[in-house]
Amino acid sequence: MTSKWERIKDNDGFAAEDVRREQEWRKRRKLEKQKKQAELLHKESYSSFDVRSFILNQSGQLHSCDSIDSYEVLNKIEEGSYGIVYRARDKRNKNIIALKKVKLEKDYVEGFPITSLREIQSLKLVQHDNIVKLLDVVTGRSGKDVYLVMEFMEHDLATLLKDMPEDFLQSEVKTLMLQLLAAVATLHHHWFVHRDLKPSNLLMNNTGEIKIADFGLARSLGEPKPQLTRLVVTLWYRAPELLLGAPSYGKEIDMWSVGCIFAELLTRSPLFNGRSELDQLSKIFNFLGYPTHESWPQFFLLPHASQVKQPSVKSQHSQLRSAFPFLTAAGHDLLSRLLTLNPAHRITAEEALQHPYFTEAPRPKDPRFFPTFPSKAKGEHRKEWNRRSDEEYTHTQRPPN
Ligand SMILES: Nc1ncnc2c1ncn2[C@@H]1O[C@H](COP(=O)(O)OP(=O)(O)OP(=O)(O)O)[C@@H](O)[C@H]1O
Repeated sequence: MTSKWERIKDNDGFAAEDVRREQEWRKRRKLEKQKKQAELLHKESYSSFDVRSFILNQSGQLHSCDSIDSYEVLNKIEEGSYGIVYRARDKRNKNIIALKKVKLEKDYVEGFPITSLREIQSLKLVQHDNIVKLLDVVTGRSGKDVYLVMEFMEHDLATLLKDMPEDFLQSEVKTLMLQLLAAVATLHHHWFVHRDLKPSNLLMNNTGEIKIADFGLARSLGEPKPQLTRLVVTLWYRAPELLLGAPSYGKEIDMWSVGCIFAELLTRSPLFNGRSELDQLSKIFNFLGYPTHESWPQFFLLPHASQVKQPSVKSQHSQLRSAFPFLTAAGHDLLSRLLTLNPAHRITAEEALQHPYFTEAPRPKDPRFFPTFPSKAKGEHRKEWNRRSDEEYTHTQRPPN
């Protein structure tokens, strides 16, 4: 006969063993699910079964997996490489949203692009005020087409920079940069690299908010380290280590792109507009100077280093100061830390957010006081717009009428 005390001990022991087994089983199941998802993300083409199971798995936290019939298309915004983007209205609540139709190679069964699966996965996993929100993933009437439903943004920065009659004010550039850096810091904190940061992938609304979009190339840098392809990032925003054929790379490539975007926000023209990889490299080295054994020892070991012509003696030094004469010393410092050739010395998003450039005058402008611009996405035409200078803004601190 076992005593009451011994029975309780037994029961406790039994319960604890049960809990431990259940926890182990759950852990194993989670790992298996993650492994399947990872395998799926490494495949280059997908069967309809893959896509359906992926979307169903991924849409767990999304609002539904509805059909396109819930939306009324208003106009086409843009046709990109991976999809057509429309402005549309949600018939149920009248909200304006953006619909991105995923471009399929031939037909659904032949393959669903990896970029779209990555976009769905990244947008679901990393959420931030300055990252465009994925609201839903829906299928077309035939069940073959797939659409990403996203919050609608009036502008993309590439169109805005092209159409604006005058440059952004320093205070506005600071606000935009702070938002961009905050989003990139969050991405990097979650071990994601965007890999295609450029003005056309930065969306802006009429209240001065910017959000990063187009996560088709985004990748997780989790363990085990995936084999990363070099053919990422639009040429003009591509970091030198990628252009030089570095076998591995990391978050630093996004920071180089942020540096190019910072320069473009200041001048409204791209900083390095190369026509080929070699041309891009020579533009970079002509402007920033050629790496030395001290500044970037690994440079000389990179596959394409020997193909790059060393610039003339005259351009051995950085031309950052002369190209941006209106920028303060702090502004130059931030720009040169972002555009540091050696990725190991490039500033991180977290560090950049703390840079003194953002606390010196003129202070970043409250996004609510940004001017409004005519929206290409809404089919509006370019028209005159007014806003206050940094001096006026500092004096009044009130929104323009
Ligand atoms: N949520 C949105 N709201 C408003 N416009 C958007 C939205 N998402 C995308 N766009 C518009 O569509 C364009 C293309 O979108 P996106 O970059 O996601 O597509 P893509 O096919 O991946 O393009 P790319 O050819 O640049 O890789 C953007 O530059 C922007 O003008």
